[in-house]
Amino acid sequence: MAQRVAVVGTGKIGEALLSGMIRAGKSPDDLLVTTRRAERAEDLRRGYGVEAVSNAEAAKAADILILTVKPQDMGALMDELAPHVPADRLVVSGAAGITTKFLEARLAAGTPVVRVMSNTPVLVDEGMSAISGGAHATEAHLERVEEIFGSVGKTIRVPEKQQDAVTALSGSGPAYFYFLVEAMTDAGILLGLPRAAAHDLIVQAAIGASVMLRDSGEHPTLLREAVTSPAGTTIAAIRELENHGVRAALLAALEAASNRSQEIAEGLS
Ligand SMILES: NC(=O)C1=CN([C@@H]2O[C@H](COP(=O)(O)OP(=O)(O)OC[C@H]3O[C@@H](n4cnc5c(N)ncnc54)[C@H](OP(=O)(O)O)[C@@H]3O)[C@@H](O)[C@H]2O)C=CC1
Ligand SMILES: O=C(O)[C@@H]1CCC=N1
Repeated sequence: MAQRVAVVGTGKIGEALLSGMIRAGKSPDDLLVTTRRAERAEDLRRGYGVEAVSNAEAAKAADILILTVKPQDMGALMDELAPHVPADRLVVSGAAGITTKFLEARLAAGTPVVRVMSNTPVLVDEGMSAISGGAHATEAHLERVEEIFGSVGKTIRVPEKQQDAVTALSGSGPAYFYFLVEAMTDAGILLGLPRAAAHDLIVQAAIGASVMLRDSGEHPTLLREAVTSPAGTTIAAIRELENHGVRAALLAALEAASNRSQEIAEGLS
């Protein structure tokens, strides 16, 4: 019999996962969602043909519970949910900074827990999801989680101690690229291009560069060198990037993101 999956706290990431599982062939009859607001539940019912239930009902009815609330809401959610979760359920958390220990401490002894850090490109089936098993998660549990998150992109297994770094890199990563695109679009405006043209030019450059990074098998340094002509335009720009410490800024930025992920965990434990 097909396993029933409940998405608990169906916001942006939860809805992306829900739509991915349906696109991958899972029947809406085998999916449940929970929400905080009735109108959100109604939207999901109408949009995907799934049943919206209470957190307690989801805990009882689903084989796999995927928790996609914000880290700050996880304590309250667990107070409500945990008493209803039988110990044979698989509990999956997609929240930044929430450790498997935090969840295990609130669930019945022996409950399998898996932690996942995903990212918003799950919306276009290009997500990157890093998976770590808790104390009671078996190979079969990890494979089930890989199957679900594999329906919306790539997956990788990492030791849980690396999850703060993963969060800083691929979890938040899309935001850094959007930030760069915003800044480079402004640079196009500064150089006299219309905004729409500047946007289209840099977005297509980003897509082309991303596909080459993924498909060429070349190291990023070689790809960059292929663009950088002697005494040309690119090296003039790169000198300014180095003068302004962009490489150092990225190292500091990702360290700050990783530290913040750790702080969230410490603040909630
Ligand atoms: N956004 C991102 O890029 C990424 C996010 N994450 C993680 O994913 C998680 C979700 O993020 P995101 O989707 O952006 O957040 P959202 O706020 O979009 O989604 C969370 C949803 O949970 C609902 N909710 C909160 N408490 C409860 C409850 N007790 N019962 C039922 N529903 C509840 C919220 O309801 P309401 O609408 O009423 O607030 C909201 O719809 C976070 O933990 C985040 O760390 C991970 C990787 C990337
Ligand atoms: O900003 C955040 O906290 C979440 C986690 C990773 C991406 N967004």
